[in-house]
Amino acid sequence: MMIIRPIETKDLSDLLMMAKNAGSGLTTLPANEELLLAKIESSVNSFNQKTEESHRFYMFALEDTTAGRIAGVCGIEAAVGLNDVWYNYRVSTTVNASSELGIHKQTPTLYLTNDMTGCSELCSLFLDADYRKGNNGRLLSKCRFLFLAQFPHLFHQKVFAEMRGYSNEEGISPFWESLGRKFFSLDFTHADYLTGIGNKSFIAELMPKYPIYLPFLSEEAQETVGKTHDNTRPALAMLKSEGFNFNGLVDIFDAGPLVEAFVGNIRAVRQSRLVTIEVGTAEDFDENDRDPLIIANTHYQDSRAGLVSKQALVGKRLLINKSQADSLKLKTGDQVRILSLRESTHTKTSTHSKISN
Ligand SMILES: NC(=[NH2+])NCCC[C@H](N)C(=O)O
Repeated sequence: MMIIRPIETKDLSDLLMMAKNAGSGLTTLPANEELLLAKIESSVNSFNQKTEESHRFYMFALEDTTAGRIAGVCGIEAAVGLNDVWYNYRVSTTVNASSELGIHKQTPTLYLTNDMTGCSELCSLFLDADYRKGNNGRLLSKCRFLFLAQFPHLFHQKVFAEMRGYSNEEGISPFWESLGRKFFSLDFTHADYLTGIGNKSFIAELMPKYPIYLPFLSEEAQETVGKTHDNTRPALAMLKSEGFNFNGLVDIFDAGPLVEAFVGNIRAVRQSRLVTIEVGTAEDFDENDRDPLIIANTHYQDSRAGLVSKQALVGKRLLINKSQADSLKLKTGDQVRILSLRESTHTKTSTHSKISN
């Protein structure tokens, strides 16, 4: 059975293996044992309520209970930029106009901002290649919305996700080559890794201080502003279908887009609802069922989520069997939050405000 639960210290070796397989570009999951352990501990302390609410970091693991290993992780940072500084570029417009000469010039301009300070971040999503099938990806990504829906007071009203930016087949980010490299004299992967291990003071020290007129960058770099990496497209499509939108902010290193939503507007949050558990004789979940319900218990420390068949829902009662109840830490009479894994109201929005000179 595939279940979602808070990550534990015993998951370190599985997590390290996954981080190594992920390669570069996943800033929040660097393949560094000490750092991954620190992340796990930070999450464990958060779920144990040993950390102040705004400093909490929640990491959920997707566990294959049959294989006895974790197959993926995802995280929520309660608030970014409160211990250190959170950076983005805002894609703004500079206008120069001369009525005398009849010239009106709009120049896209990047401004360094800390605008997301205090907001909650969806981060660290990674699913092992062997498990990229069936319902796993959606379960892993969407379980976070049920947690947000259950505990909105622990998060900022605005949540966001930074999408990995464009890089070509050789792994080169044209935006980094045209801008970052000139100031940092580092490869993108190295700079990205340094951010991931929490060493961000070099950004303040080396980042260019003045706004950047976009036409001063290479054409290739200009084209990648607000563009995601090919591998990140499915994740972006999912977030858009949940109501996330591009807000004009991009990553300072690779210009990947940032998408945001108000918690109360997220489809999964709005459509999730509470029903009551009844433990009895029910069939185990069929992994081939493509249209299941995600169910999450309403516990904080013992948070669990998994999938059940839609047939399990009878009015306001959800019928599950003993083994499902045990793995989801549920008993008859408990409330659970449910959500259809697949229904979605597609909002057609672009990640890309048009950038032209
Ligand atoms: N791709 C990157 N590592 N970008 C660096 C900045 C990342 C993030 N916005 C922060 O301020 O920590």
